Parts: sequence; C-alpha cells; structure tokens
Amino acid sequence: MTIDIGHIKYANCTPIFTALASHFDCSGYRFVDGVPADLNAMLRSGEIDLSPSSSIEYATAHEQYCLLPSLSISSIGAVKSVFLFSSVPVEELDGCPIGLSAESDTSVNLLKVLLARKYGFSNSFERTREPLAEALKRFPGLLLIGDAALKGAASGVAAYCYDLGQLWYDFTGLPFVFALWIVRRDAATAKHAGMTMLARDLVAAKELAYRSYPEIAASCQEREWIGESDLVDYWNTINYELTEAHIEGARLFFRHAFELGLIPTLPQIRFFE
Ligand SMILES: C=C(O[C@@H]1C=C(C(=O)O)C=C[C@H]1O)C(=O)O
Repeated sequence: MTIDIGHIKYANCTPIFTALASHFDCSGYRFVDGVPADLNAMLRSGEIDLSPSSSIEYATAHEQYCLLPSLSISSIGAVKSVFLFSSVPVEELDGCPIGLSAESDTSVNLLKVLLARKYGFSNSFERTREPLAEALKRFPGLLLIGDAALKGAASGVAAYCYDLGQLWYDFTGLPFVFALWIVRRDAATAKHAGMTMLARDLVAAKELAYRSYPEIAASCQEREWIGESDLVDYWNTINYELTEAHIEGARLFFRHAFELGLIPTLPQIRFFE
C-alpha cells in the first residue's frame, strides 16, 4: 500500500528527504511537493497521508491527526528563514496593515501572537503573493517564510528584518515549533506497518543527515542560490528535534493562539504508536 508523503519544497527539508532517499527503501512512497499551506490542505482532505506540516494545522484539526515522535522543524532562538520584513522599526507597526505569506499557516499566527502579546499591538492582516520589494510598497510589514525569506534577508531590500524564532525565544525562553510531522489517524490505522517503518527510518535519516550536511549541500540544487557554507550554517541553526521543551513551546503557542481566537480548541498532543 503506497504511503503518500508531503514534501515541503524548502531548503529546510532537504537534509532529511535526501538522507531518506539515499539510505532507505522508498519504493512504497509517493512524494507530493508543495508549500506548507497547500500541504496542510491536502493533509486535511486526505490527499496525502502525512507531511511535515504547519504545527498550527495539527492544533486546528487535532482530532484527525497524530504526530511522529522525535521530529520537527523548530528553532531555539534564530531560525534564519521566518522574517518580518519592515520599512520601519517593529515598535512603530501598531495599527499598520501587515502582509502575510500565502505559503504559511504557523508563522502567520506566530506573528499575530507576537504583535498582540509581546508588543500589545492591534493590526490588520492580508495574505499576499507579491514579492518582497512590491509588497513593502503596500504594507509597512511583511511576513515571509522558507526560501523566499532566506532570499529576502540576503537581498537587503527591507530596512528592518526580524527573525520570528528569535522574537519568540526572547519573549518566552522556549523553542518554537514551526512544523510537526503530522499523520492522518485513518492512514495510521490503514497503513500501520508501512507507517511504523517510515517513522523509524525518518528518525534514522535525521541522524544520518546531521552527520552529512556538507555532502548534502555539495549535491543539492539550493547551493546554486544560497551557497554550500550558508546552507550548512542554516541547517545547523534550524532545529529538527522534538523534546519536552519543544512540546512546552508548542503548547504555549497554542494557548496564545486559542486565547486570541486563532484556533478553536486546545489540542491534546498525541503520537503515532
Ligand atoms: C522554519 C520554517 O518552518 C516552516 C514554517 C511553516 C509555517 O509557517 O506554516 C511550515 C513549515 C515549515 O517549513 C520555514 O519554512 O522557514
């Protein structure tokens, strides 16, 4: 039985997917490329069985999902690929319209939590697909994630860049979990043996990836626009673990999101077993 796996087409997912494909039997998998917001929708509708997906997607529809243990896309401090770009200092953004990446679900809610709770601001928000320079003509602040955020930070187009992983850490002292490996419960039951093997292989792939960042960087496509040493530096900055501290950070984010009316209920954290 084929397992349909979402694949976020960002540099942050390259190490684990490369290690999985090069060391483990993937003949039973179909990989579906997409940006997080699209993969979240495919996961919700059952088009795919599991995916590294926005942590807020888990919280929003947790009755349908469980989580693979020991895996996430997180930060403990800076993340380097989730930025609020702005034309003015963040302290001057109260009341301003803020542009939001159409690709993200977690980070848009993280920004809402930070602006409301860390700064005490009241903002309006609008999704946009405009590139950074154009968007900043309409919005004094713009959130980008993934490769677009890495490129935006390197471009120097924005007067100010705020790393949301760092803002969260300064606010809470906790890790921030951007993505979790979310499994549909119906697929976990129907494809249990394959899912058990995949859960084990992904953790092993993560450990293998940690030991081979320079080799993975030397042969991946992203090196053409970011460069090998910056890629290795990025992968060493992002955190792929899921410890008790990560879960505490995720629970705190979900609590803020719930209190602000961004998610309907407070989710239970339930793992695949
Ligand atoms: C750190 C990142 O984490 C991501 C952010 C996500 C979101 O905001 O919904 C979802 C998946 C991750 O790819 C990033 O993309 O830069």
